[in-house]
Amino acid sequence: MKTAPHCVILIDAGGKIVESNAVPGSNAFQVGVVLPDAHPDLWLHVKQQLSGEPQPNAATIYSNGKTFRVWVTPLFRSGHEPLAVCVIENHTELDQMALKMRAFKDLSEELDAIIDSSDDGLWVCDAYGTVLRINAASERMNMVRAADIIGRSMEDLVEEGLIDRSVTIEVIRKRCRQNIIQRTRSGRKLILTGTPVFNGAGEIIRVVVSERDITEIDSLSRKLDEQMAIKDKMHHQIREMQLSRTTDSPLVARSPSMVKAVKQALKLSQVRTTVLILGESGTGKGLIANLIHQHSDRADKPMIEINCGAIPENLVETELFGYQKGAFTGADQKGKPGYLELAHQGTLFLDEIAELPLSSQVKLLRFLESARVTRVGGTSSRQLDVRILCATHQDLDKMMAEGRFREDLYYRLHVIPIHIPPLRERKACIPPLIQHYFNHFTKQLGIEEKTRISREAMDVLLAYPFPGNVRELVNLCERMVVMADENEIRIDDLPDSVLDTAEQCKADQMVGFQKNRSLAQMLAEAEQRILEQAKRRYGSQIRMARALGVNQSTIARKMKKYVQS
Ligand SMILES: Nc1ncnc2c1ncn2[C@@H]1O[C@H](COP(=O)(O)OP(=O)(O)OP(=O)(O)O)[C@@H](O)[C@H]1O
Repeated sequence: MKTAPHCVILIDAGGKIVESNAVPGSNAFQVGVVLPDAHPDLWLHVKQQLSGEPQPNAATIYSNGKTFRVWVTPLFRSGHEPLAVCVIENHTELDQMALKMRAFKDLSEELDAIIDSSDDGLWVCDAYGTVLRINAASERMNMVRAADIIGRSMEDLVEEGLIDRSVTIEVIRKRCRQNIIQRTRSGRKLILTGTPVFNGAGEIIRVVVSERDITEIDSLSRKLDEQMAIKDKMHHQIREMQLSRTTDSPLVARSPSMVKAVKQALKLSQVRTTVLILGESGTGKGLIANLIHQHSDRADKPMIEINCGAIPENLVETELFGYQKGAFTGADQKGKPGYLELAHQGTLFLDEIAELPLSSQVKLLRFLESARVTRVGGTSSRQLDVRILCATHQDLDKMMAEGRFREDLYYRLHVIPIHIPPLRERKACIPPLIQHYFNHFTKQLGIEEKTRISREAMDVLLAYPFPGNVRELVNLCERMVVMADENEIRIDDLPDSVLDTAEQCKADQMVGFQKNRSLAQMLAEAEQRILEQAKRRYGSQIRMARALGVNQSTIARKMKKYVQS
């Protein structure tokens, strides 16, 4: 009877404790303590029991910040004052525990409500990958019922094909936080983060997995990518149109070498092979590339043209192959598709291919061999359907020998080359080209009468070597149409630089040893040519004589001789 927390006391009718097993020295429930003074609540309960009225004999009493459970049994003896036997149990700790339990239960209910109201999915697994709980969002995303999943191992769920892979298994294996992309059976795309929970001994006790459905975000981001790509393409096309307002005109080919190149291009337009177009600057390589694309079965898809030399070296790779988000500091947050991706199903024309840095040459070769592209900073590759056309005015053989162009790429590109001859080697193309561009510019400038060219002016242009090739001819035609006073272009309408070079070329051809001709004949021809040129340049015989360092009568005599002859 002497052990706490149970205390048994005997109380007389006056409320005094007459017997007690309370621990001696403690200030509660000791013999002699008068209940009405020390414990009024307890006395009230005891008094009710002693009054003989039917009352529940158990009660809870609070005293000095403690909680007691009290059972009172009255003892009625005839001839004696009644006594009460009182059993008191200290419930303070139990009470606190109950309070804690309630708080814990409230917290747990609150947590359940939060977890279940979350739009993000949540899985909790044990250290062996057994599912302990999943929330309502996860049930929806994975189209499962918690009851069918709880207690199952993640390995089984992967095996059954419910999910394609498990982040829980990864977390248990690698013992750290993991992120993965997962595809559900219904085709949804989820992003999962698995976090391990460790005990004090460093052992994994739980894996908590949060999952978010990114199917919509993914498709929106793809749509955004596509929109951006369309925008880029349009920018590109507008720039192209501005740059080459003449490229919409038909391609002129008269000389056999050019006709051969065009026929070759038309033939190649029917197959998917990579084509390398070689030729000096301005010979029409871009036009040939366009011709191939326009006659191919992908003509309704875009042809994207990139001048490899115009892109800064450090940007070439990302421009061509694109980059993944966060690939480098300053990278676009969403990542960016490269030109190869933008040209998907169409044609990519890589002009000035020789300018491609060696590092990008390797990547291009890999693309040509696999048709797959991996964005810079990316880990997965994408299969593409892109036809590649390349062009250069550089001597690739020489560059390869100097180690500036990769041999493997050279042979990969050089399978079918098209050579476009310089304009000076296909003079037959010059008259139709001039006529074509005269028509083009008179129409463009709104000039009513057609522009023609005099025989002499045409002769000069036929002698001119056109170092800038057709591009130079196009510019010259525009200039002539704009500047000419009459509708016929005469020698005087030609720029001095063209006249001088053409004359020089003619002279070079003329002056020189010619088989079966006498020295006198050759000198006479040279003299006649010089006089003709001087006449064109100076007009009057006096000015010609001054320029040639002879007197005017010599000029007059010689002019007469050559006119008569
Ligand atoms: N055969 C042709 N018929 C009509 N126009 C032509 C022809 N060849 C070239 N041109 C015109 O000449 C200009 C230059 O052509 P293009 O840009 O295709 O040359 P390129 O060889 O690609 O030059 P670059 O090496 O500098 O890129 C364009 O305006 C083009 O329309």
